[in-house]
Amino acid sequence: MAATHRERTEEERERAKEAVRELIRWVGDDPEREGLLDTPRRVVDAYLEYFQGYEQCPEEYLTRTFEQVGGYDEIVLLRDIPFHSHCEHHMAPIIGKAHVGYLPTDRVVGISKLARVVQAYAKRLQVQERLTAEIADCIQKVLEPQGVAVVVEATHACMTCRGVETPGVTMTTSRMMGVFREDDKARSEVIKLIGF
Ligand SMILES: Nc1nc2c(ncn2[C@@H]2O[C@H](COP(=O)(O)OP(=O)(O)OP(=O)(O)O)[C@@H](O)[C@H]2O)c(=O)[nH]1
Ligand SMILES: [Zn+2]
Repeated sequence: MAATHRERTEEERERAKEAVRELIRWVGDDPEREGLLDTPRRVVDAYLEYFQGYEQCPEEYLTRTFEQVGGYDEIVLLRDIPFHSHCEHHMAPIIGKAHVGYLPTDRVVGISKLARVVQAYAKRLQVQERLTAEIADCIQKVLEPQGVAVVVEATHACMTCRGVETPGVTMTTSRMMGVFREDDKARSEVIKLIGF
């Protein structure tokens, strides 16, 4: 699937801005107040940034690989990849870190590309479980390594700033594939490297 850039028409942009004005009224403020006049424009542009993952194709990031890695055949792990996403239930921020590891078969990928895959899936409406699974599935499908391990730790603003209001709660999710799922020793090793 190729990355797609969807042009928005002026009419679509105006409708999105009107929706922001409506939300401002909804919370009890006045969209015609001077300080809020430019807010709809800023919000619709900010949304395009928060959700730019819809225009990105994570699989494409992994197509360029390197085979000459001196026979390296151990785990490659990228720890503490910061990301921010939005929960699909409340459109509230999810802020966290992802740890992505894989055991190469015969080729490796540039490490920045693993972080790009995380960002491309994060910048969509998500639940943390699906975000975790999508990152792992994408790496497994394109790189076909011996195994993939993805652990995501995040806080959900919909829990910390509203609703049950429990700041400090972190959610951890993981997806283990291939050897990391089947082999206890390989799984222990990657979990140890991640620092759990
Ligand atoms: N499993 C999972 N749940 C999430 C995630 N993000 C938000 N949620 C939860 O989704 C649920 C939505 O529940 P609902 O009962 O439909 O919504 P709500 O009435 O706003 O729920 P409260 O947050 O409890 O006030 C809440 O329990 C959220 O905490 C996520 O990434 N994964
Ligand atoms: Zn939520």
